[in-house]
Amino acid sequence: MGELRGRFISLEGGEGVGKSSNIAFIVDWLTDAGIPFIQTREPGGTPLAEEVRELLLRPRDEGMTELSELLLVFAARAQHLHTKIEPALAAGTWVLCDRFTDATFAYQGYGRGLSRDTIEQLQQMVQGARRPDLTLLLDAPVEVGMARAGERGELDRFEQEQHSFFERVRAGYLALAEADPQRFSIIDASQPLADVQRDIGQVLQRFVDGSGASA
Ligand SMILES: Nc1ncnc2c1ncn2[C@@H]1O[C@H](COP(=O)(O)OP(=O)(O)OP(=O)(O)O)[C@@H](O)[C@H]1O
Ligand SMILES: Cc1cn([C@H]2C[C@H](O)[C@@H](COP(=O)(O)O)O2)c(=O)[nH]c1=O
Repeated sequence: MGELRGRFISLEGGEGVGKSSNIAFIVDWLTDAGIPFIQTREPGGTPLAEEVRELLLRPRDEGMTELSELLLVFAARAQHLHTKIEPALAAGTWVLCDRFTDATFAYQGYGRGLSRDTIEQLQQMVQGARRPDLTLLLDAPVEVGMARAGERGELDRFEQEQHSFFERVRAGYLALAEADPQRFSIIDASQPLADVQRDIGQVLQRFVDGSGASA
């Protein structure tokens, strides 16, 4: 009999690269494959963590310090991980998460300039050894993502950042992926959506085949 352990898939990328569009595709793919899963997101995923998300994303006159931002991100993650993600994985349910801690290294680390060591200390405290089993990184030039995100209208606190911030975030994501090629798959998100989804489908099929789950 196969091992009862859910797999943890995260989806990452800069603003407007198409995470929402492709999450919908992955949801359909996992459903068609007959894999039991939950779909969730960070920051957020539980009522309390969604309140923290709102604090993080809402533009405000009072500046938020980098450390306050980092601690809020991990406060939301602690709640999300312990009340939703871990119980699902323990029950054999797969977890599909729109962003996880790679976003913290990319945004609060590369973007805001907080040290890797500081982030790793919180990562250890909140997550222990928990990491996604597969991370799909949607990568596109910053201009492409911002043009797509801009079409949505009002910008949140992160989307209001300077172009250089998003260049650092993108470079950070690519550095993280390069350092852990076993876990990351980089998807060229500047392609037409159908091609992006073809590539994601191929990665998922390889992952499922290697996981011993049927699909
Ligand atoms: N590969 C693509 N080619 C062209 N347009 C795309 C592509 N992917 C997404 N889009 C369009 O770009 C816009 C932003 O996409 P989407 O909302 O999926 O991005 P996102 O990264 O999930 O942003 P957020 O997480 O903030 O919602 C949407 O209008 C979507 O239809
Ligand atoms: C998990 C996480 C997220 N962020 C930022 C990145 C985005 O700007 C927003 C989330 O919005 P989206 O709908 O996913 O685009 O939050 C962050 O800075 N650090 C994190 O750890």
